[in-house]
Amino acid sequence: MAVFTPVGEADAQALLSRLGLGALQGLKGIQAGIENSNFFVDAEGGRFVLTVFERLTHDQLPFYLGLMQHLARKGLPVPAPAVDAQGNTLFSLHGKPAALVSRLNGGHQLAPDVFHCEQLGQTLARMHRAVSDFALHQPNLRGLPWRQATASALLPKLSADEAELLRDEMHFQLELAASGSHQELPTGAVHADLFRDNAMFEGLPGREQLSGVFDFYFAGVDTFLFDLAVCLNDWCIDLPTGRLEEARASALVAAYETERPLSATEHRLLPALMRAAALRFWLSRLDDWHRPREAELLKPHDPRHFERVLRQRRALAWHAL
Ligand SMILES: Nc1ncnc2c1ncn2[C@@H]1O[C@H](COP(=O)(O)OP(=O)(O)OP(=O)(O)O)[C@@H](O)[C@H]1O
Ligand SMILES: N[C@@H](CCO)C(=O)O
Repeated sequence: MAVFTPVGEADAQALLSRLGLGALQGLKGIQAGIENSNFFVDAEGGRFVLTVFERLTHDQLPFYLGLMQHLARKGLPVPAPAVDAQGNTLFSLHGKPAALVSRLNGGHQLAPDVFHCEQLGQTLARMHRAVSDFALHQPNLRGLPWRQATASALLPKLSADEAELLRDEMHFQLELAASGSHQELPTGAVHADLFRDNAMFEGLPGREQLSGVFDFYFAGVDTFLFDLAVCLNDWCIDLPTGRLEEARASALVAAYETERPLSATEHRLLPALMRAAALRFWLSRLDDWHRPREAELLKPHDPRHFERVLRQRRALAWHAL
């Protein structure tokens, strides 16, 4: 279960009253997710999701909530944070930061086909275009400095095979980041964790429409290409092997390019960025596996999945920087 902080009806009602959203009609803890405590909140004023943030701080959250607000105002299908009379979107519950955002309709598409990948690709590119005038800045907190620190802490705990892979990939990624080509990649505020379980689809089977994307709490300023690579590594692979499925991958990229064509450098660096994206999630999963939080009641995600994805991407990627 993923309710680390219990929230009662009185807590929820107090927040709804502050936000002018009327009487509470339903409150239910959400089991999915491993980062935060989440609740479905139904009220006179609409259907919402209440999140109590377990690891993120009051300082970090304005960026995430501001990004969701910015994208929602531009018509992108993302949860819109509820705002009080003073313009606040960030509140406190039991001493922890909390926010209420609109609830998306639909459900996850956990076995996406070409049709779903096209919709995701197009929406991702629209998100990338929409942040050109987003004023807040926060780096990707799972970027290179975090990867280096996490790799150093993990290395003594890994098998010889894992350690060799990690050392070699870190070396490659440091070279990549220092290269002139990488430095010319366009950047902006990106989602950075847009896996298939962070999107909703609704409609009849075979004709589902993307109803929205959510969970912006790993967002940060990074290259748009990294964001695209995260999606390709999750939406367009054969899950058991980590192999990239050509039809879904090319459909996702082609749909992306209808909204935001990639430059020649972006095309060239995409395989290397898919390695970066695989490394980022291999590291976070290894970190959760070897250093679980005390209150963690869940089985952490399997790190070996992203080790397989990384090995697959390394077999594909060429090294020209
Ligand atoms: N705005 C939303 N609209 C509809 N459902 C949502 C929304 N936000 C969250 N959910 C539901 O709550 C579940 C848990 O949310 P989420 O995936 O963000 O968990 P988390 O613990 O915050 O993060 P993580 O995915 O990183 O573990 C989702 O799978 C989804 O079903
Ligand atoms: N998407 C991450 C979980 C954190 O959101 C993973 O699959 O490892």
